[in-house]
Amino acid sequence: MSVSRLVVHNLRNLTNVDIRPSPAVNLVYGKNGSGKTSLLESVNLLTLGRSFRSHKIKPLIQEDRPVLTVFGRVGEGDAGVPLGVSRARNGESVFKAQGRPVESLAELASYLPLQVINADAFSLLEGSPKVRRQFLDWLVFHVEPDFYPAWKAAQRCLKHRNTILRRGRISTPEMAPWNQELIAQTERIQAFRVACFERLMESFSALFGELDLAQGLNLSLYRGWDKELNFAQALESGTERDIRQGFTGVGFHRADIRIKVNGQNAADILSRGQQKLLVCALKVAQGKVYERITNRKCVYLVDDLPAELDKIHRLQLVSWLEALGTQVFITGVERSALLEPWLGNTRREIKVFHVERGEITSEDYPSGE
Ligand SMILES: Nc1ncnc2c1ncn2[C@@H]1O[C@H](COP(=O)(O)OP(=O)(O)OP(=O)(O)O)[C@@H](O)[C@H]1O
Repeated sequence: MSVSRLVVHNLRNLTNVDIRPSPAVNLVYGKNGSGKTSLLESVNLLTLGRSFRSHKIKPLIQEDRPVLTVFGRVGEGDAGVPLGVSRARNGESVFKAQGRPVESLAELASYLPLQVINADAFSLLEGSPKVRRQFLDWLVFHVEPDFYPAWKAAQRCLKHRNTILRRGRISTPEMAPWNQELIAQTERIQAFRVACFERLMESFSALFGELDLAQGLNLSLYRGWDKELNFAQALESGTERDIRQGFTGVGFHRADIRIKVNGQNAADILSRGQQKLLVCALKVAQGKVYERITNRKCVYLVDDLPAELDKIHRLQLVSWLEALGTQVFITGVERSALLEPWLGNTRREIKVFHVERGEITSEDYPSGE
C-alpha cells in the first residue's frame, strides 16, 4: 500500500498542495515552520480523519478558512482507491472512500495502515501503560478480527461492573453475570494479545538482538493481574478492594508491556538516542508482523529523522525501513542529512520535496546530483 497522490487544501500553512509521492522513499526538507510536519499530518488525516499531533481539528484548519480538505489516492498509480477527508470549523466532517461516504473511521483506516515515528514516540517508553497497551492492541486489532468485538464486550462489562461497585450496595445476582462475561472476554483478549506479543518479540529480536543496546534489555507482557492467578481468581480476590475503590482494579484494561534494562525502566536508563532507536525497532517490528500476517505493508511517517539520532543510528533505521520495502515519508531540516543514509542503500525510487512557507516543490533523485 502506498499514497500515489496527495492533494491538500487549507491545512495549517499548506494552502494548495498537489504531489505525487514515490511509492518508496519520500524525503521532505525545509526550514523550521515551513510545513513539513503538516504534510505528514495530511497523510494521517487522510486515513485516520485526524492529526497525530492533537485530536483537535480547529488548529489544523488554516486561519481565516472555514474548511480543510485532503484528497489522496492509495494503491498503485492512478488505479488506486480515492480517499477524501474534509473537516470544517463548524464541526462538519466528510470522510469518503471510493467516492462514497465511509461507514466508520475504522473503514477509512483500513485502506492505509500507518506507523508514525515522531517526538511523541518516546511516550512508548516514558508514557503510561495505556500507550504501550494501545501499541500492542493496534497490531491485535489489525490481525485478529475477533479482538475488537471481544474488547468492546469486555469494556461494556467493565462499565456495568464499575457502576454497581460505585453504588456500593453490591448484590451478587446482579454482579455475577457481568463478572462471568468479563472473565470470558478477558480470556479471549488475553489469548489474542499473547499470540501477537510473541510474534512481535520474535520480529523485534531479529532486528534488535544483535545491537549492543540489546544487552540487558527485557520486554515482557503484563496481563493486568497477578501472574500466579487466573483472571477469575484475580477478580475474586480483588473484590473487596474494588468495592472500596469503586472500580475494577485488575483486568485487560491494566495490561502493559514492561520494558526494562537490567531490571530498571528503559526510560530511566537509556539515552534519548537509544530510546528513539528502541522505539523505531518496535514500530518496524510491528510493521513486519503486520505484513507477514496480512500480506500488506504499513506506510511509515517519520517526523524529523535526524532529531536525537546520530549518523549510525539513522543508518540503522533506514536499513530497517529499506528491508521492509515500504513507502516512507521522512522529514528533516537539512536535505543532505536526510539523503545521506539512503545513498547507496536503496535501489528504489527516491523523491525529494522541498517545503518553503507551505509551498512544495519536488525533485526526483538523482536529478541534479
Ligand atoms: N491553523 C493554522 N493556520 C495557518 N498557519 C498555521 C496554522 N497552524 C500552524 N500554522 C503554521 O504552519 C507552519 C507549519 O508548521 P509545521 O509544524 O508543519 O512546520 P515544520 O516544517 O514541521 O517545522 P519544524 O521543522 O519546526 O518541525 C508553521 O509556520 C505554523 O506557524
